[in-house]
Parts: sequence; C-alpha cells; structure tokens
Amino acid sequence: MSTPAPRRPDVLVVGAGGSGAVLAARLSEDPGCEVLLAEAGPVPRALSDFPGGLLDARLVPGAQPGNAAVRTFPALLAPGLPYAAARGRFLGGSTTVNGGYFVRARREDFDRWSVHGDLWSYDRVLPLMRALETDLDFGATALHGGGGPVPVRRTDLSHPAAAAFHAAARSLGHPDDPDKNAQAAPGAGPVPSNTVDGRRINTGVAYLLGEAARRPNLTVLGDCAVRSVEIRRGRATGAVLDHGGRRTVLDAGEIVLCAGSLSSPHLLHLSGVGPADDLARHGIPVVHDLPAVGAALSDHPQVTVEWAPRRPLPPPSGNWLGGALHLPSTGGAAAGDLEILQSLVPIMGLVGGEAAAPGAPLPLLVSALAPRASGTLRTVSADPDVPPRITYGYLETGADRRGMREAVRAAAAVVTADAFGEVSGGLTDPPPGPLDDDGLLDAWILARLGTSQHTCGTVPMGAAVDGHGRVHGLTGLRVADTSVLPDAPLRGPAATAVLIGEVIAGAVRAGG
Ligand SMILES: Cc1cc2nc3c(=O)[nH]c(=O)nc-3n(C[C@H](O)[C@H](O)[C@H](O)COP(=O)(O)OP(=O)(O)OC[C@H]3O[C@@H](n4cnc5c(N)ncnc54)[C@H](O)[C@@H]3O)c2cc1C
Repeated sequence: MSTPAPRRPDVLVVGAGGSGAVLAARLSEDPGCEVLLAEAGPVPRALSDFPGGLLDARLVPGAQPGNAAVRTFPALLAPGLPYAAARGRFLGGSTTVNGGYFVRARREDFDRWSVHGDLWSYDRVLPLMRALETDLDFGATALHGGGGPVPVRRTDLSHPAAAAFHAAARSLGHPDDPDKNAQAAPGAGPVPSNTVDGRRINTGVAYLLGEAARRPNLTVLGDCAVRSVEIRRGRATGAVLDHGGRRTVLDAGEIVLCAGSLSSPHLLHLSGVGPADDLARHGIPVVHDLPAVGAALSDHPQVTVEWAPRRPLPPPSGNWLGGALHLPSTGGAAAGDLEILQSLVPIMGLVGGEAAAPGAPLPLLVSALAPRASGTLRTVSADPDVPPRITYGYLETGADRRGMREAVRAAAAVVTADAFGEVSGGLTDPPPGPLDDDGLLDAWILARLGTSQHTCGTVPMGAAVDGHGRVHGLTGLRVADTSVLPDAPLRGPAATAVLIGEVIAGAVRAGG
C-alpha cells in the first residue's frame, strides 16, 4: 500500500468502508489491476496508529456525539422528529465506529435480492460468506469459513446479565439460537461479532493492513474526498477529488462508488445522475436521468428499553453486547423480524465512551427489522458540502407501529420474567402504563424513536443498478455498498456490506 501522487488506476474505488476496503483488497489480488482507493477520512498505516477507542469493542464510537471518526447527517426519522444519522469517516468506514455485531442476512433476504441476478442467490453467496470470515467458534465447516479476513466470535453469555437474559428468553418459550449465522429458527443466543480479545476488527484492519499493504498495485489515499464523477458521452472517465489541499481530476478506467448508503447517492446526484427535475432545480447539470437514485431508503427503527440492575454487575470483559433475541412479529418473516439486542453497557456509557457506569440502568436495543423502504434521500444543493435531505419515514403504517409495539412488549416480557430477576430490580422504561395501551405505547415509542443506523436501498439493484452494481444507462460506473440492497436485511447489514465487496469484486474480475 503506497502513497505516491495518484496515477491513472484501472479501478478507482471511492470509500474504504464496509464494502470498499474489501473490494479494493480483492481487486488488487490481481497484480495486473492497478487500484486506487480514495477514502475521505484518515487512513492509519498500522494497528497501533488507530486511536484506542476505535478498536475497543466495549464501545460504539458512532454513538458518541462529536467523535472525530464520525460524520453526521441531519435527518428526519418521522415528520417533525429530527435526528443526526452517523456514518464512519475513517479507514473501515462505519465498521470502525459500529457495534461489531456481525450477523449474516437471512436466506429470505437473498431470495428477494436474487431476482436482480443469480449472483445474489443464497447458494451463490454462501461460499463468499465462508471466504470472508474465520469463524473462531465453529471453524471451517460447510457453513463457516476457517481462513478469511474477518474473525467472527460469538459473545460470551457467562456475564451474569447475559446468562439471565438467555434464561429469561428460554423460560418464555423462545428457542435456543446458538449460531445466528446458521439460518436456523430465530431465538435467543449469543451474537456473532467481528471482535477478538476486546478489539473490533473493522474492514480496514481485516483486509488492508496485512499482505495487501505491500502490494505495489494498490494505493490507498486517506483524507481524499471525491467531490463528483466525471461522465462524458455516457461513460465515467474519472473523478474530481480533494487531496493534500489540492483539487484534481483523476482519470480512471472504471469507478466504483463505495461511499456508503448516504454518500454514494449524493455523489451520483452531484455528478448529474439522478432525478432530472430535482437536479436541475438545484442547478446541477443533468447527465443521466435516473429517478431511482435516492428515491427510497430502508433502515430499522430502534428504541431502548431499560432495566435497573438489582446489584452491582461487572463491566463487560471484551464486548458491549450480551445476547440477542430474534422473533417473528404477527404475520412477519419466519426468520424473525423483531430484534432485542442486549447491551452490557449503559446508554450513558455508550454515549460518553465509557464501558462502565456503575448503578445506571442497562438497555435492550429493540428494533423492527421488517424489510421496508420507507425513506428518501434528496440532494438540495449543487454544493457538495451541503448535506442531502434524508427522511426515514418510520412508523408510517399500522404494520410498522404494531411491529415496534410487539418488539417492546417482547423485551419487557424478558425483563419481567422470573429468570431475569436474578440480576434485575425491574423495568425502568417504559413504565407500566404504556405497555398496556396501544395508543400510549405508540406515543412512548415515538418519543424515544431512534434508528439502528442500518441504511440501505438508496441506489437499489433493479431500479438504479444491475446485480453487478453497474449504474443503468452508463458505462464505467458501479456502486458497491449497502446502497444497492433494495431493502435492509432481516439482520444488521455489516456482514452483508463485506459480502457486497466480495460479490462485486468477483463480478469486476470476471469482466461483467
Ligand atoms: C453507529 C453505527 C452502528 C452500527 N452498528 C452495526 C452493527 O453492530 N452491526 C451491523 O450489522 N451494522 C451496524 N451498522 C451498520 C454498518 O456498519 C454499515 O451498514 C456498513 O458499515 C455499511 O458499509 P458501506 O460500505 O455501505 O458504508 P460505510 O462503511 O459507511 O463506508 C463508506 C466509506 O466511504 C467514505 N466516503 C464517503 N464519502 C466519500 C467521498 N466523497 N470520498 C471518499 N470517501 C468517502 C466514508 O468515509 C467511509 O469510510 C452500524 C452503523 C453505525 C453508523
């Protein structure tokens, strides 16, 4: 991994995050392919150069307001409900600042997505899901990988709160779910996590700091922000980038946008690719009318249910996560579209960057994972520094609200089960009233509404790109990040972001 002045690469990869770091590493395995990876945030050259808090798996840097590795985007979760959406802006992208939960999408997700191309069928992606990981619990099996870049370890359920959570879920009849990457019936179990010895292994560390760092055909530029893509006569020819205090135009054989689900559609818009009327209204010269770019946005609404420990509990040893319960909502996906994720760190600790906050209530993060694209991303200025206008469109339908109510009641049932009494002094939020009344519970949920930060679907396969990430109507331009998933998976998307890098790298290398 060298840092000379940029020369014309065969492939310019924009963004070194969940998908881009993977894509650049895989493409550069071919010594005949010159790859330039441009990352807007800092790019450390060694593990020791990462600020400590970015690797500490007891923390979630993206939850800390003002963290320097995070860019925030103003957004609306629902009408009148503002929110600051977070994205990693550092080598590894959002995988550097996320929760380190690394769970595969479900077979149902691939069944939906594979209508856009066989590359996405479960049988086609399984070998890649094995190739991208080293499963430290199960080793190499027909389902799991034994030699891939991302280490996967399941969370330790021996912490008293994690053990009690698991026992309580079991006592309520939820099945055991010991391997959430095995596509079994949903239930309660440990969380697969890209964490080893208390360190969260982001995609930059996993894919770029090892052997890839010595490849002469891979250049990784940090603090290098792409402003727009140059497109001439229907072909992407290069990109405008800011690097080292200079603005330059870099020609490239092919450009792959991996800037994430909020920045890739924004970059397309700024390059004149998107809904023509909207772009023209904001003074952006239209290059290619593609209304689907930014027309939809899919994510998972989240609220926090809290309980008070009845006695001092130890801080987590290596991971902020305890266990997780997945269950289907009424009429929802059999794979489980409701999620209750146990945090062993209080909210004030997650927000403040401290793993311990003795005496504070402990949270369960409660999300509805039904795949639905309810939001939008619109560009409102030709100035790249003006953020896009983002709406999530949460809780618009009766089914959305019912799903969240069911998830909150399921979480409250776990907390109030006898088996949880071993560690718990009781539920502190929500109070009893809202749990018994749909209207009150809807109001409680709305007042505490947040998001899992799992945005997908802003440049979807089908309407905007094909199954190989190629932007419809243009040549030499692809998108390869969570933007291309038509909807958010039934689990968190980090493992799927890595998979996207693997799938699209395969497509590029195969010449298709
Ligand atoms: C706080 C938080 C917690 C999360 N927790 C989890 C979790 O525990 N489990 C889970 O499954 N998912 C989680 N996610 C989601 C998951 O991390 C993301 O879905 C995944 O990282 C997305 O990968 P990506 O490649 O699409 O984008 P990103 O990982 O966001 O990468 C995009 C990269 O592009 C760079 N970039 C952007 N614009 C430009 C530009 N113009 N020029 C150059 N570079 C640019 C960015 O700096 C970034 O490095 C979380 C997300 C957040 C924000």
